[in-house]
Amino acid sequence: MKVDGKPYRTIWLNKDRWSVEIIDQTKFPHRFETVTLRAMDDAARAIKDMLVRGAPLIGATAAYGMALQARIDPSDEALTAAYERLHATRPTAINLKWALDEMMKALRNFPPAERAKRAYDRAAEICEEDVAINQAIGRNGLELIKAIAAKKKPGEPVNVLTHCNAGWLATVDWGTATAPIYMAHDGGIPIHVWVDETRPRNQGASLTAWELGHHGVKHTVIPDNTGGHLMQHGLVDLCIVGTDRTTASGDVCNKIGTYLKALAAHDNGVPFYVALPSPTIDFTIDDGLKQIPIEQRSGDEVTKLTGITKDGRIETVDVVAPGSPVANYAFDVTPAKYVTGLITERGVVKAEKAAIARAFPERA
Ligand SMILES: CSC[C@@H](O)[C@@H](O)C(=O)COP(=O)(O)O
Repeated sequence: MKVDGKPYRTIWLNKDRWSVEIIDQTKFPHRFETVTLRAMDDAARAIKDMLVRGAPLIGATAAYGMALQARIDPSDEALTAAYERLHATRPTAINLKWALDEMMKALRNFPPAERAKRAYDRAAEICEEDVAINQAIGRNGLELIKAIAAKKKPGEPVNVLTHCNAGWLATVDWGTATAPIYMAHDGGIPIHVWVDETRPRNQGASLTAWELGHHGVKHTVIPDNTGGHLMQHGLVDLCIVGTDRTTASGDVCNKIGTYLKALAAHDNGVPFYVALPSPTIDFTIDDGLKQIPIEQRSGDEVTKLTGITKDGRIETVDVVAPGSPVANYAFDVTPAKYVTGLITERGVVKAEKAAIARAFPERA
């Protein structure tokens, strides 16, 4: 997508054809800075410290992490250690394991001397595939938005609610939840997005709002607890969120708070869609509540807030009563029964085992 008129992706190979550039997402929304990854460990730290985040981008960064390792030491031992190190960075998004497995599959049967080139080629393919998948998700989700727009008065916007950031910053490009939104906007359909701020890290307020604003999409940032009220008053036509891991039976794990939005949507008859690329489906599990590991993060994310002062200084302040214990669960699980449909690269699929298996027979 474009930033101030210049096309960007979230991750790319530098002119030297080996070092990898990423956008440092911890600096948003106040600064646009990029960081160079020169070794596997740089990639692991970028994922762990959330310079990159969002399930597909975590996978793409891990893929390049393996390529950086293969360039320095392509031995079986070094690649296995790199796999373990990268895999341990974040537990919930399954795209991480998917991308690492893809890299191992691509490298395993080749002599060490050929592995670096193959690794860079496969990492680049994973990025290209992600872009193509998100465009397909966009086209499929666009049909849902068009159907709602067709019932509106001329000029009346379709109101979409989204949670966290499943936008282009969470993927290589386009985003999952945002791809249909960008396509609707670009196609002249009036659209307005309610952006959940998404405490504690504020991915909605700092990332989704930033990217929608730069693309000219009308949006309003709302405190996380507002969605239910808006739905009760007919101000949300549909919800579209992303996911970090979806089970073979359609349970959806996404940023903490997604479940509450799904409950509110269910109670108010608002369609609740989840946009996802197939690498986010974990075909090895069926029960999202019991089987998906939920990342627990530092309490500092809850007790502190970072922002910019009037004179341009970035400052962090405490917002919780000193000494109070805090809990910081990063994700929750929305059971399949609350999901209206999964917007995938192969169409809108029912959130149930047989339908998912029919759509992706080669993986089920
Ligand atoms: C297309 S991104 C889907 C999800 O990864 C996204 O909704 C999300 O929850 C991101 O969480 P984050 O903790 O910022 O990595």
